[in-house]
Amino acid sequence: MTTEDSLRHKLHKKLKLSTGKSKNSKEENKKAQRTVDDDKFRKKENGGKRNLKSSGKDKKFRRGQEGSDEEGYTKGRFKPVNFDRKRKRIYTDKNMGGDMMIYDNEEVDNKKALSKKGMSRVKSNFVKEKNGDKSRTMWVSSKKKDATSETKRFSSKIKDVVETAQVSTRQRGKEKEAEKVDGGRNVSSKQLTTSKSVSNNNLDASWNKYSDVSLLNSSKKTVRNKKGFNDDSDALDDQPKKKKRVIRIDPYDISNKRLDDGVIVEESAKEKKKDLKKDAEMSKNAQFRAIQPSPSILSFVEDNLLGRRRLIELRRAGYNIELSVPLDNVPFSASSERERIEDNIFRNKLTFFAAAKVSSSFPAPDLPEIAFAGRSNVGKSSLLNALTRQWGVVRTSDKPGLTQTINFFQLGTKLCLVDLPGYGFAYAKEEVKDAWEELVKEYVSTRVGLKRVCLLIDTKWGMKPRDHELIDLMERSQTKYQIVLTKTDTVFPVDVARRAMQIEENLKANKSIVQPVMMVSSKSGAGIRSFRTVLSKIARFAKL
Ligand SMILES: Nc1nc2c(ncn2[C@@H]2O[C@H](COP(=O)(O)OP(=O)(O)OP(=O)(O)O)[C@@H](O)[C@H]2O)c(=O)[nH]1
Ligand SMILES: [Mg+2]
Repeated sequence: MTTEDSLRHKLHKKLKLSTGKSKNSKEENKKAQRTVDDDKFRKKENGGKRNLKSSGKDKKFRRGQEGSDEEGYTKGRFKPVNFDRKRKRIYTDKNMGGDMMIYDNEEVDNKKALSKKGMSRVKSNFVKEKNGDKSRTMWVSSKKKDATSETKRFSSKIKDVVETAQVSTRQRGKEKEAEKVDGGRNVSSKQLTTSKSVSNNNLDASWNKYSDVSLLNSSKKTVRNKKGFNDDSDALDDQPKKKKRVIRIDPYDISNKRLDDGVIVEESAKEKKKDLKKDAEMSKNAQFRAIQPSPSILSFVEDNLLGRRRLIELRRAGYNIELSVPLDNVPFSASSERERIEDNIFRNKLTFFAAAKVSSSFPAPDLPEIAFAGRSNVGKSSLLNALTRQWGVVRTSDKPGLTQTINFFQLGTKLCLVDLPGYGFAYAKEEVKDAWEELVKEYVSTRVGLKRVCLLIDTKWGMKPRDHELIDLMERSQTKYQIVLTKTDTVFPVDVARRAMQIEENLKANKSIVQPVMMVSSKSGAGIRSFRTVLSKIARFAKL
């Protein structure tokens, strides 16, 4: 016989006893019947099984009945269903597979309190309940004599919250919401297990309190989350969709351009210019490659081993490659012969005797002069050293702009060699460079005794506008000049011939130019002897 059946049996017994004893028996019967009906109704509502958990109304009902029922009970009348005379707790009965049972306090001394497992089962049952399965519910008595009013208030709040949550979940059928509420319960159950060590009286109160708080929090969170979610969705829906701004830029309209655009335009213009320059240069290179040097120039280049040559080639030709300027020697010559310079005039000692920054500083023109002009770093000073074989008399440097004055060197008593400052790029201030250029122009155009200007051109780069400027000046002043290609060892022999041919062709209409174009290398010594021969003729026949 179950507890429910025993209670029902007791009720029926009491009803029978009450008939005929009391004067107001009819009323009392009706009252008792109503209570039974209510109880039955509650049972029906909860799936025909005993409701272990009471709602707030049930509790009130019991409390309302308590006094009268107590009175009625003492008078031998009926006792309402689930009337707790003594505290009852929920414990698991191992023998019944861990199902929850209600025991009186006296009976539970040896019973084991709810374990973690049991609590998890409780939790799962609670979830089931929320999802519509009312087969298992739990009600834990909170009727403690020492229970505070605060606890009661919280517990009633819990029930309200749980009820509202249940209603909302049922109505909406959203499982997620239920889980969130369940999450709150889960926390409370955990807290319950942790507070096992606390005394029994405090246990219920604290559990109720924490559970209240947790449930309230969880419900608040749920509501908040719901609100937030809805708000977000609403906000998303309400937000007006941003229209993409389409900026149409007229490529030809410069007024609307931003600074960045301007920069891009400038850059693109620069790139275009560069491309054009490249094209022009490419076409220049193509033109240069198309030059067919004359057989005389080609034979001269080959005879003097001009251009970039392999050492093995020089060796085969009989030159001693261990010497610093090997091609300035007679092939297969002995060591004694190497010191010999063919032209007597260049056997003389080279001596520096004057330097001029201005035309007034020029020395008296006592000797025929041969000047060496050209762009900075073209190799003027080096050529002077190579011609005289007196290294170190004229200072040289790989840094453009070393020679900054007109330097006069006397070669014996017959000839004067003049080293001019270079023009074009140099590590010097623009004003200083302009001064050099003016001085050079004044010298080549006005100098008395100047028999020849050797205009040095870098074989690799050819003639530049400044070179043409000087040529025009010398043409106007009828100064004799001769083109000398320097650094021939840096390019292929055929390109040396091409450059010589190109310059000859370009300047063949000039009147003051002296042909042929000379080709030298101060490093390898190629063409130096030939150039020396040309210059010694000047000295020989020069008349002041
Ligand atoms: N490979 C090679 N380098 C040379 C030749 N002649 C000169 N050089 C180098 O070119 C650089 C410039 O030589 P310089 O004689 O000082 O030239 P510059 O024309 O007097 O220069 P500025 O005095 O500045 O006008 C030096 O590093 C030389 O070694 C040459 O025939 N072949
Ligand atoms: Mg120099």
